[in-house]
Amino acid sequence: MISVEEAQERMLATIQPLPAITIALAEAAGLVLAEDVVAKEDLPPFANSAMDGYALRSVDTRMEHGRPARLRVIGTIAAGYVTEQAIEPGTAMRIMTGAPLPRGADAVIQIELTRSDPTDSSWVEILQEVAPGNNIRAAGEDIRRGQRVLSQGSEIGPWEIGVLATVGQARVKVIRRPRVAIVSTGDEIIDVGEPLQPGKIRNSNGYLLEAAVRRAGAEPQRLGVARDTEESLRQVFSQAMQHDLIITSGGVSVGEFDLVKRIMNEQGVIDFWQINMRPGKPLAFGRIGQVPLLGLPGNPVSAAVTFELFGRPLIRKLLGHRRLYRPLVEVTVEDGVSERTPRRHYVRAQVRREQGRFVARTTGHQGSHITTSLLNANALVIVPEGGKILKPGETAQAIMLDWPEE
Ligand SMILES: Nc1nc2c(c(=O)[nH]1)N[C@H]1C(S)=C(S)[C@@H](COP(=O)(O)OP(=O)(O)OC[C@H]3O[C@@H](n4cnc5c(N)ncnc54)[C@H](O)[C@@H]3O)O[C@H]1N2
Ligand code: MOO
Repeated sequence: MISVEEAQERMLATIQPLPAITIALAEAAGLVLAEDVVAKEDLPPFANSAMDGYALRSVDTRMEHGRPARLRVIGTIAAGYVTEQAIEPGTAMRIMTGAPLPRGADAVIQIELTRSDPTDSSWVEILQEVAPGNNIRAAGEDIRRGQRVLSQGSEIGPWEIGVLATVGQARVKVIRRPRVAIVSTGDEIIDVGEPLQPGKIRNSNGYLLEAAVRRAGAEPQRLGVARDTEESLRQVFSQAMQHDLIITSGGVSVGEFDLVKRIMNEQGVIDFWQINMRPGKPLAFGRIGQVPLLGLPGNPVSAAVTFELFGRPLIRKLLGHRRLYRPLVEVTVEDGVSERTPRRHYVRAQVRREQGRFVARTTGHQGSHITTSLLNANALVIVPEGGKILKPGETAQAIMLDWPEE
């Protein structure tokens, strides 16, 4: 049995990011940029007003003997329009936020610092002196033409989308989403809509993994359930090989009908099998043909936990992300962990912040068939290998499952 870290490293060493494609900007959220983006224009593209007010010459705002300057108003500039008129000494123009500054003006005074007559718009009094540049947003103040605004490898979130739109990047080059085949195995597995029959159990893993794969940023395709025969598995795998990654659940332990490994050996390779962890010991990783295959154990909790520790980082590497793992924090275990296992134990828990520290409460029975132990769990508390138990009040490391990767 190898350690979780060794297994993760060996797995990721075989994985390269997928090729880049060019897609519409609106589709790019959540993906990784595959090129540097360089601005072709200044932003703002032109000097403009930061306020609704009057464009004027700052020298014209000087007061004489404490009396406000009075300027002739020669027009109005709305945002979106350019005026041919220029500001001459003793004149001003009404200007709106975002409107281009007229020639001759070197400042804007906001409307609140002026006085005018509602019935006569031909003049305005300036109640405060202003300096050159007042309320003017200079061209290129945000972005300079030729400047690299985003680098290859950046994760594209809403804010990056905004900057890409600003610089006119209607299409962007990104690492494409992996297509992931999800295969459930086992004669006992029936679909979710079917009534239970003797000896059967509903396919929870297929649906759980589909949702988890989508949340990791990939495109899942649930290929249904392979029967516990080599023919059935071969048939499903021939379809699965059209994908970038195959994730199976079940059939990787030591039982007579645990055939996934047999087919991996026949049609590809097994890189490793069996990890020093609980749940999830029988995890297998390798390839069918050239397609990586992650063989998760069948027990639902084992499948869920091993997906988080292996499937998600694998998908993130295919997507070109550099940050692959969820963060660890130190937690105080409120209720303790009494089950002993020589393997490293990942205990489902709910972690909350209390008086500046993190406190973990386990989500109940930790058997790998107890699907409800996943509900409300936002963390996996790590109990080190070697049969250690955690007493209430002891500290441990926890993986935060809903914090962004680092
Ligand atoms: N002699 C041994 N037996 C077992 C060992 C072992 O080391 N020696 N390991 C146990 C551990 S740990 C696990 S985990 C399981 C994993 O076995 P498999 O990956 O081969 O999974 P299956 O045997 O096919 O199924 C296990 C369990 O999970 C249920 N299952 C399977 N698929 C689904 C699904 N899609 N949805 C819901 N539930 C599913 C299945 O009915 C079984 O109850 O092996 C132990 N045995
Ligand atoms: O590894 Mo199994 O997943 O302990 O139940």
